[in-house]
Amino acid sequence: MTISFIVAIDGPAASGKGTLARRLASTLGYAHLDTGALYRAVGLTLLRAGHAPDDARAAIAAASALDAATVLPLMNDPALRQDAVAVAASKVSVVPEVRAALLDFQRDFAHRPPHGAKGAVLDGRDVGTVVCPDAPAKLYVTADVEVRARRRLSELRNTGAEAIYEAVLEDMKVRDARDSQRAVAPLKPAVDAFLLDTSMMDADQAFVAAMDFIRSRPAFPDFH
Ligand SMILES: Nc1ncnc2c1ncn2[C@@H]1O[C@H](COP(=O)(O)OP(=O)(O)OP(=O)(O)O)[C@@H](O)[C@H]1O
Ligand SMILES: Nc1ccn([C@@H]2O[C@H](COP(=O)(O)O)[C@@H](O)[C@H]2O)c(=O)n1
Repeated sequence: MTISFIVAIDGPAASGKGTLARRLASTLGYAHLDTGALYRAVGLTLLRAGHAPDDARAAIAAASALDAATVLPLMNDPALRQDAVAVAASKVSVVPEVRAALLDFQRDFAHRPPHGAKGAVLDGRDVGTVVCPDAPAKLYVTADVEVRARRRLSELRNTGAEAIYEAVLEDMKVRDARDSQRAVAPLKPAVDAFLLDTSMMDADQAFVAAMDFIRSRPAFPDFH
């Protein structure tokens, strides 16, 4: 059966979309896919094989080789969360063939979620615009770049990594620019996305606002 209960969440790095997506999925009983992890998996594969992250040929080969069997074990690899891997992911993601190679996996997950889940929540940069343009609930989660850099800084320090605010802020600005200025599937809100600026919200407030929006969508009859 093809599923149409799809929640598409996009937004820049450290806006809180992953935190929100996981909580929504768990509350709604939906499956969750962090689409950024797919691009990180391609970036990590390149780095581990000794390729430069901007080696487009190697990136296309790595993306084409990814399938559920190879990508799912990588999803829980802590190395996926490293900053160098985020930068590599951002570089491989500008290559149109890499994006094309990852598209079917994402669409299949959205429309046929695993374990018989009745719906799916996907978060990333182009879920509402390209991967699932017909999703009945789209959110664009954002926050001021300084707020996002502070969130990422405390996240990094909590893992024991040494991190400097100015460097994290600069990296985030560079990644935002690359993600939003690329030619294919740039980061931007879908025209019909609900804009959720979490600069002045904690994660609980963001969750309540997102649930209110989803409840307001006629395509989600369970919640009326
Ligand atoms: N509304 C919020 N207020 C404060 N902190 C938050 C909020 N939402 C998430 N966080 C924290 O900010 C950090 C980044 O959140 P999260 O990983 O959800 O962002 P993201 O948008 O998925 O980032 P990325 O795209 O880089 O994976 C985490 O440490 C998370 O606990
Ligand atoms: N749908 C997506 C998701 C991610 N990317 C790229 O991957 C990078 C890492 O993503 P995170 O969400 O894990 O931070 C991100 O900076 C994007 O370049 C993408 O292009 N499309």
